[in-house]
Amino acid sequence: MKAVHFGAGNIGRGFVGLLLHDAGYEVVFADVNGALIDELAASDRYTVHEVGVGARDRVVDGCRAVNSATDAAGLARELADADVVTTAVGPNVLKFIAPHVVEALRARGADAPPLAVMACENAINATDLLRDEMAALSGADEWPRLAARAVFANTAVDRIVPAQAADAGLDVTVETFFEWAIERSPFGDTPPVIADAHFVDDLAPYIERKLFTVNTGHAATAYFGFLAGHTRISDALADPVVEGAVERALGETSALIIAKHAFTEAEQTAYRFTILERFRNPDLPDTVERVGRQPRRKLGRNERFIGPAAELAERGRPVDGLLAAITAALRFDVPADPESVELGHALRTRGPVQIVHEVMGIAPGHPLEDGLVEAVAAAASAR
Ligand SMILES: NC(=O)c1ccc[n+]([C@@H]2O[C@H](COP(=O)([O-])OP(=O)(O)OC[C@H]3O[C@@H](n4cnc5c(N)ncnc54)[C@H](O)[C@@H]3O)[C@@H](O)[C@H]2O)c1
Ligand SMILES: O=P(O)(O)OC[C@@H](O)[C@@H](O)[C@H](O)[C@H](O)CO
Repeated sequence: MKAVHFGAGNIGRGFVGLLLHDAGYEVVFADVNGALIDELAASDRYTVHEVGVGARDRVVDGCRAVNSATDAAGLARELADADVVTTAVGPNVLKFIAPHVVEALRARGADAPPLAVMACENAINATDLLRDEMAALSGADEWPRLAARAVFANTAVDRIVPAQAADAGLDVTVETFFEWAIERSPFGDTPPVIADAHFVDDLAPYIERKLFTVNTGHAATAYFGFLAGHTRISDALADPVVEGAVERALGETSALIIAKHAFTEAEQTAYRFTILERFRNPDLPDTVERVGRQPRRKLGRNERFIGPAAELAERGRPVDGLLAAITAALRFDVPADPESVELGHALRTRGPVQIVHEVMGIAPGHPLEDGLVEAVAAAASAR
């Protein structure tokens, strides 16, 4: 069995590549980072170092690497007999992966077993986003023929993999916790065998619980922590002011998760407790800059703040904790982060109403609109 994984970065090596390797797949990493690919190609192995309770080292060996920016022929050869394609490149990069997978499906015989395609990104239904990019490239005439040669399954991935030390080489430091939930129904009776993943009939509860608890809480910790002058996530959460603000936002998203899905209040409380303990892990060198990265993406309509806040407002439920986190996100002033710079420019040159409509995707008259406009105005006067 063979898997081609796009994105040999932190979660690619520290989670997806590891779980596929452990499931018996021959893993081929595809990436546009030439130095990283050269290093992977020169060594067929790396070590995943877990930190925290029950930590152990895990070796990923027998892997190969291909530069997807410069070696189209090599990538096509690897994709030709792949069973699985996965991605961990960031949701905004999926459009650049789409042409490669379209070409792979064009070259794939109609009788070959279908290619399992699973995007492992922090976004609702990321695989559908990739499939839609592919369908648009292919066109209405050809697409049904290509689509029949693949199975597209959405997934939810959870493991904190921080930015790695400059001298770490290919090795990756990760937390011990991990969860990979994959939609079962697209595969019919023959889901791929990935022992450490679990297949679920309905992914929505898992991806929403993950994105609106882990990622809402994580990003809130980063943005409130940044404003309080902290560098590390664990230090930020040790600050009672930050912790209180994060708890308020998570109290609101938890109310939504319980109202929408079959998780009990006790289950959601336990889940929340566990994730805050994960953020507190002092052995995990995670930073507010990494976790807060790309604040514009994180303030998108279906993302970790606006997504749950919009649904809560539609239900007449409180959203003050989330609005405070949104103001903090807009005040994340990190010159090295292009999206932070872009938001700073938007706050100086565009009015709050325009930002709410165009950046956050909230329509005029939506019940969240007035609160959001106030949150944006507060950030504009503070930044
Ligand atoms: N790090 C985590 O804790 C974590 C956990 C769960 C999910 N995720 C998600 O996984 C994705 C990747 O995150 P990460 O932390 O590993 O980021 P990362 O920056 O460490 O890795 C991304 C990799 O994608 C590569 N890449 C960029 N453009 C590419 C292209 N066109 N083709 C092929 N490769 C390309 C980059 O060179 C890089 O190696 C994101 O969607 C993120 O939200 C991350
Ligand atoms: O990857 P992002 O930028 O969407 O979010 C940053 C972190 O919250 C994220 O990478 C978490 O570490 C991860 O989602 C944990 O499963």
